[in-house]
Amino acid sequence: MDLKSNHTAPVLTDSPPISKSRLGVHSLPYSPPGPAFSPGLILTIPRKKTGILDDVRSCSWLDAMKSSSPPHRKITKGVNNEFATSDADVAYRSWMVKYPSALKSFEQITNFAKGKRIALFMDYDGTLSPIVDNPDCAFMTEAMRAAVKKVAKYFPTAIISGRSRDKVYEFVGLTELYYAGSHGMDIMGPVTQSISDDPINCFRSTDKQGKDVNLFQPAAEFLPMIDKVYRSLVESTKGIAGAKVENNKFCVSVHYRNVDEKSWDVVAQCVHDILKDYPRLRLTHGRKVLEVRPVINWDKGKAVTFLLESLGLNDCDDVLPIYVGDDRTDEDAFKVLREGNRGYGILVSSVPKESNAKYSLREPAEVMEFLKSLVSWKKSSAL
Ligand SMILES: O=P(O)(O)OC[C@H]1O[C@H](O[C@H]2O[C@H](CO)[C@@H](O)[C@H](O)[C@H]2O)[C@H](O)[C@@H](O)[C@@H]1O
Repeated sequence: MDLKSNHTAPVLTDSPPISKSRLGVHSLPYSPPGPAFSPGLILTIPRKKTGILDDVRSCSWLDAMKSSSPPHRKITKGVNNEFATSDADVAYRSWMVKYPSALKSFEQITNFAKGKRIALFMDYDGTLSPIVDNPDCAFMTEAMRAAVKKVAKYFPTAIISGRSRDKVYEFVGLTELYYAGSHGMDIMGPVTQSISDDPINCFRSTDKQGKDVNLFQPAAEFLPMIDKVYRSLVESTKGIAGAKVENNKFCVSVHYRNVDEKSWDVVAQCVHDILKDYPRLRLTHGRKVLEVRPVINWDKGKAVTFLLESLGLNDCDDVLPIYVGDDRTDEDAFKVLREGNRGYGILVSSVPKESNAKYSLREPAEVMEFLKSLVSWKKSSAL
């Protein structure tokens, strides 16, 4: 990717408002254009006459909300204390033929990695920490922290999260790795001249240890808008029991995990009513969360490419990037690796899901095993 041209002027995707009829509620007039942005960041906003966002074109918001995080699978035991084979187990096992376990395929992965430098990218929620009801309590275990710390000692490692960068750093607390927040719209990476010459979005800063870093924030101009939308969403959802709005700096999460399913349409309506006035914002779906973000052509996939370039590892035949993630937003990163035929995506999921990943892991505990295996392999191959 030509970062000079691409990250200076991310190209807009479409951002039309969502038709309320898709929500089964009253219909909306077409929204007026939002505030103007400086040239360079925002280009044109192609609008679809349907007035339906990309993500909801093929299915309604509510369907997407219902399917956004399948219930945890219960492992059932039979009378003899043996694991009973349920339909779900059979389905999962046949799904694993297409997405084999990265642990069981470890030798295959490391055979391919021989003579290559692995660069590791990981998502946070659902990958390094288990999914919990309260997003403020998504702590990683000490064992996981130790595993991440160790792996980062041997391989360049970055966490790319939907959370704000500060928040994810607060959870992880390790200085050995790189962090990207807001789905890659807030990257703190090493200082590199080749990517430092975008005066609008990329600037020099210092990290918490006083080390020089590059900050890349392609959606910087959206900050006041996101803040305003955050405050409006807090206000409009305050009457919905269980709803929670999280400010992720360049995007906003509206959680409905703890909202009675009967009220999910009310949550969707609140988000919709606000989004209609902001055509430069769009909606994506996460795990029981609606995510409002700028309509710039930037995602976790672009963040991976950006970080590889920052680390001097892009376009190198001897680099093997591996991305581990559990969410729909991680698919952008899986896709970049798959399409460039350059590395592996590993999907963390305990239920079958279509994915651009090549391998799978069932849960964060398996992610930890995988990280430990990478370290042992690296140590033994250095002997
Ligand atoms: O890219 P990620 O690091 O995976 O962040 C995606 C979202 O993760 C968080 O929400 C999810 O995890 C919560 C804690 O387990 C859970 O309660 C919620 O239902 C999940 O959607 C985070 O709170 C969001 O802001 C992130 O966008």
